[in-house]
Amino acid sequence: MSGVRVAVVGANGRMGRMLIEATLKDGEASLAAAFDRPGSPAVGRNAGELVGLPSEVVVSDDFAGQIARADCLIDFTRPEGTLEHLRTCRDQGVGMVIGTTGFEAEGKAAIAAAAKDIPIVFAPNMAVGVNLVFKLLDTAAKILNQGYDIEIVEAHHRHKIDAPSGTALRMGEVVAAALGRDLKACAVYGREGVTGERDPSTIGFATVRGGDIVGDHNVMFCGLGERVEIAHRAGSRMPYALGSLRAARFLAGKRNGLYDMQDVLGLR
Ligand SMILES: NC(=O)C1=CN([C@@H]2O[C@H](COP(=O)(O)OP(=O)(O)OC[C@H]3O[C@@H](n4cnc5c(N)ncnc54)[C@H](OP(=O)(O)O)[C@@H]3O)[C@@H](O)[C@H]2O)C=CC1
Ligand SMILES: O=C(O)C1=N[C@H](C(=O)O)C[C@H](O)C1
Repeated sequence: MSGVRVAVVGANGRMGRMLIEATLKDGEASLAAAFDRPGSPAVGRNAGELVGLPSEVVVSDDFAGQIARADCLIDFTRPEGTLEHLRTCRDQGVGMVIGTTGFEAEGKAAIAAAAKDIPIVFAPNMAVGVNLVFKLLDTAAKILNQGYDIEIVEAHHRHKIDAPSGTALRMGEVVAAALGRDLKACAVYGREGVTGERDPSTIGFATVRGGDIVGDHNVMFCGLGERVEIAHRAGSRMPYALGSLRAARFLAGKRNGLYDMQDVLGLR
């Protein structure tokens, strides 16, 4: 085995399979372990078989017993699962790349606390293109800082359980920070009925769920006589997986600290 030793949890999920495929195809990183929940049909199966590639790793449900085989866990599961894995990784000194979205403030605080002991990359979107968009949004908001109404529209597949997406929320945070606003105070999540005229200090969010849409995000700066739109559309989950592997490599040799993809990509 060479390079960073990666473990994937949620092996049978949409992102879990993509991460296994990307890791097995990576020339540098190696797949050290794959996990899923007890009772998952993937447990006991060869991880490579899940994605049609050769591998010697068998999907296990013994997370605490086997996670020390890895330098870094890549976790795209659910907040409650990620927070359990976080405790074990902290106990055993294993770094984490966390892609899971939908955390409450307490969950985010637990991740920040664990990052005092282990290195963590925590980001709602690992795709390079989306992280470029975050930078573009900061610039756009600073220039279009008066007379433009900001609306964020996101669309995802029918199986997604959290809304708005973590990415849309981060986009809102970036725009709000650039404008000196507090997103908690100015976000409007959907509209219905007699809403009254639009308050210019608000940032609006709209959510679409359907079919197999991988992930679309569109931020609209709507002025009088012109409109600027900054959009990203994912056609595959592979950019998220490749970004996660970059993040795992970034963590190699780090003792602790909380990072996001802006750090990994050198965009700060
Ligand atoms: N940061 C980024 O770039 C991206 C983030 N995401 C986020 O990643 C997460 C996963 O997305 P996706 O792969 O589509 O989801 P899936 O539902 O396809 O996969 C989730 C996996 O996690 C497992 N799981 C669910 N709950 C738990 C738990 N409590 N403990 C342990 N394992 C659990 C599931 O097991 P089981 O089948 O048994 O339920 C499944 O294997 C979401 O939060 C999504 O928003 C997605 C894409 C990109
Ligand atoms: O659940 C998904 O699929 C995705 N989730 C992330 C989010 O909530 O922003 C990232 C990406 O949009 C795909």
